[in-house]
Amino acid sequence: MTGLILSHLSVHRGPCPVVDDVSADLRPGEFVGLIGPNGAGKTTLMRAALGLIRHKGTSSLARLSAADRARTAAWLPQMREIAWPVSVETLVGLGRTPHLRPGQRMGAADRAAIADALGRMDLAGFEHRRATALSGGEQARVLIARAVAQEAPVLIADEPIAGLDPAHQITTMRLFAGLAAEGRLVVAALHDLGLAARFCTRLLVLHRGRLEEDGPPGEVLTAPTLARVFGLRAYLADTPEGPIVQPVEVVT
Ligand SMILES: Nc1ncnc2c1ncn2[C@@H]1O[C@H](COP(=O)(O)OP(=O)(O)OP(=O)(O)O)[C@@H](O)[C@H]1O
Repeated sequence: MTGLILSHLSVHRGPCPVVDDVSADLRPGEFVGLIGPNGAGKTTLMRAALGLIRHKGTSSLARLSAADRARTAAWLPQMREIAWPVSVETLVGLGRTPHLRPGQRMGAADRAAIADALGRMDLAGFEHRRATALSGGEQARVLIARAVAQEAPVLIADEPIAGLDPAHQITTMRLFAGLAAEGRLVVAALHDLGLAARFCTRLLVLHRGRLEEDGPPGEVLTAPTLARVFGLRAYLADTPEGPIVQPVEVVT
């Protein structure tokens, strides 16, 4: 299985680095939550890691050819609006494109991957609906299903649970944790610290472009870090169902 090795990765916007010398060795089997306040550099870091924007330093994914990268990594960008009036099944089927030669028709394995992804995202029965005629949260689930159908060893998702109702947030986080447990690497930018704490195996805290913390949620989400990086006071507890992190108040 494939991981992701970032070495001294930096991205400059004008004179300022918005990603500043980030190094990390992300392994298959990990569900990595990328957390940090608005503007911390999460999206920029993921796009650089995928080789979609100019950067300094190296990313093991960015060095692959476009075709190899498409088979290795599924990318779920932040923008969730679907512009094409195609069926849900057709749209999710686009996730299979990296596995098909030009002109090759989909086979049984492709159809099984599409059905599996639809089922996992609670979209059974939506197959023939027009994707543009779904609600915002339903469209978000369709795009997650497309990324899941790709069956890539690495899944990189930018705020995948934004706009989902609480039950679908939990099922999506559980799905990602399950994909990681199967041996894939899942990296997701997240703003919900409570869900990140419960489901991620490892958290990277980005602050002003720098990697400030890297470790298991219980070690990373401490009161001092929450105050310093997020400007938050939170209720923190260990429970039989996992850690609870509930932001309570803004601190200055
Ligand atoms: N195309 C651009 N040109 C100039 N600056 C940019 C550009 N894209 C992003 N930035 C800046 O880079 C910084 C990091 O942005 P980025 O989108 O990576 O943050 P983020 O952590 O993903 O934030 P959010 O949680 O709000 O999505 C921000 O200060 C942003 O204003």
